Amino acid sequence: METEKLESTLWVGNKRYRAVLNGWHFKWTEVDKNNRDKNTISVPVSEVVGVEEGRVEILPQKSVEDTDKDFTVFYVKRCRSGGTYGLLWRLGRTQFSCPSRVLKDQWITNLRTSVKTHSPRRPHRLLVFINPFGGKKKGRKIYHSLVAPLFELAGISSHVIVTERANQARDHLLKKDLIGFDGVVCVGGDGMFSEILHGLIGRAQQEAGICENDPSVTLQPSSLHIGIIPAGSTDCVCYATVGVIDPVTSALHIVVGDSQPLDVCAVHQASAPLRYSVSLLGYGFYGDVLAESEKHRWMGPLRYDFSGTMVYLCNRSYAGIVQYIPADPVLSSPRDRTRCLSGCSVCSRSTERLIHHSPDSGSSSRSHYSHFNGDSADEWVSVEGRFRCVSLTCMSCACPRSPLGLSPSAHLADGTGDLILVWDTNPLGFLKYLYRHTSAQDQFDLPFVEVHRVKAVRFSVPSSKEEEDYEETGEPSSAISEAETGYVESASRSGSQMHLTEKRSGREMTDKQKTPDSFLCGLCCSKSSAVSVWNCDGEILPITEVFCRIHGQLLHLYARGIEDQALHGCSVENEATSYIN
Ligand SMILES: Nc1ncnc2c1ncn2[C@@H]1O[C@H](COP(=O)(O)OP(=O)(O)OP(=O)(O)O)[C@@H](O)[C@H]1O
Repeated sequence: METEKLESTLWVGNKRYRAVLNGWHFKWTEVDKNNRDKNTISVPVSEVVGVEEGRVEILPQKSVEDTDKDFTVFYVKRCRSGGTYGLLWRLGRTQFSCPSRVLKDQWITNLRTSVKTHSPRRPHRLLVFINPFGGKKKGRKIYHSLVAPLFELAGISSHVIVTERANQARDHLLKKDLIGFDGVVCVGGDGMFSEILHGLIGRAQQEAGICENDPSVTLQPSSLHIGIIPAGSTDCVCYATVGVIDPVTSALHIVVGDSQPLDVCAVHQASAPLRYSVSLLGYGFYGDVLAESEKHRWMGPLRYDFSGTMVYLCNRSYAGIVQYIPADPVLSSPRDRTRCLSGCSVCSRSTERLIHHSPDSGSSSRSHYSHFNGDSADEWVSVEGRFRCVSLTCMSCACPRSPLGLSPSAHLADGTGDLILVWDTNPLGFLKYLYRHTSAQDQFDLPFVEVHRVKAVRFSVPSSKEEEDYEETGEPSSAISEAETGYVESASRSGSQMHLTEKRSGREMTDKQKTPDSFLCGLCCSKSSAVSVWNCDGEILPITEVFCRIHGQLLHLYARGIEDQALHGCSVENEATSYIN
């Protein structure tokens, strides 16, 4: 399809403009002004949402004034969003008048052709799931008043399902005919997104004849994109991939067919079904907070603050053995102070590497197979001790409360996760760690915290014999670390030793503070458990032993990562209109 260039005089109101369409960009410059640069508006055609005949208005309500010589162009306009990291997208609208009807038709045809040519990945048909009970229960209203008009303008047809029960969306995606759909839209929070993620990944494995429960196989990516319209009480995945929690911004990313690959962590458990995680998999503090918050659902979103405080006061730590396969440190590091932003070079380079190691390449499948079955034992590192929390994140986990997130330099699509080990420490130290998530201070620059970029993780609980040995000697039992796991290397041993030394001093401190700790614990928990649970993207996994493997770029979202405000500084306006109540 050939894109025709076009240039002519057009009018916007009573001002005269020189308009130019050069394939990739549509620009219009006010003719009678001296400073042309300042009076030029330039829109990439890939960000043109629609071109309509006449004088048209879409939001907040549709109106059309049918005139012979006018046409309206809708496009993406960026605005600053007070307090958040990313940029808001709004629907820009300009109504042009032409000297003749023929010229108007030519502009409409050429603009539409350019959009098709330069923005070929736009969806045409979408399957939309709305959770009517997510967040403030505004999912339906958000979709029908803010999102549907944009889809209609862009010529996208959608099949809408308002869910009537939990897991309906997942079951639909696993069993029903999905032919003809380009993507799935999730109107809800992180829990609803997780349902859709499980449905789509499960479906892709079914169709490829892959047994997803086998940790050694490389999973097949889903061919359907996911769009997230935030309408939950926690919308962390949306925030970490778009930079703002805003339905109009997310809808516009869907309309222009943005594509953001996403790593997924497969969490294998011995006696329970496989789970997938894209944001936080956390044991200890984050598991306890989720378990506690479930008891207080009636409080709404406030339950997380309340439960966080209660669990903090309980001052618990848990024994564990953590084993991990480090990622290549040459490619990136969780402490390199970079941010994964739109167009991230680390993720782009990873695309080639991950595609090269695709499931169809027999040799790479076998090499993965040997890693995960322990044949290639030398790559595993093992540490053991008591932890406040053990967290594995596949993204920064940024949210409005913690704008840089749990692991600020984590990447969305580099095939790795960040393993954060917070060793047992005194209550004040742990508070400092938690507080640093809300500020720009480095939360890893603390003696009891370490972070590793990894490809896979195993977590297990030492047997009671090992725990007893540990209590007596302050050292891990060599019987466990070598004979039972078979993976321990000298490098890991030194890491483990280092922390055990620190841990001993930490424990002495805890013992000295026994009275106030027990007092606090007595206030908020009747009995303290020897093990915690896992928090898997906001779902409780009531088990302790897990094997986790990161699958690079297993999913694609209609998003483009967080846009760098500095790059778009000159074209950004302050938010003028808010459509969201
Ligand atoms: N119609 C429904 N009735 C009850 N539960 C539903 C329904 N549809 C979806 N769900 C479930 O509700 C859970 C929470 O949904 P969602 O994430 O949209 O909202 P939320 O307010 O952010 O909740 P949370 O903070 O608990 O994740 C999801 O796990 C989803 O499976």
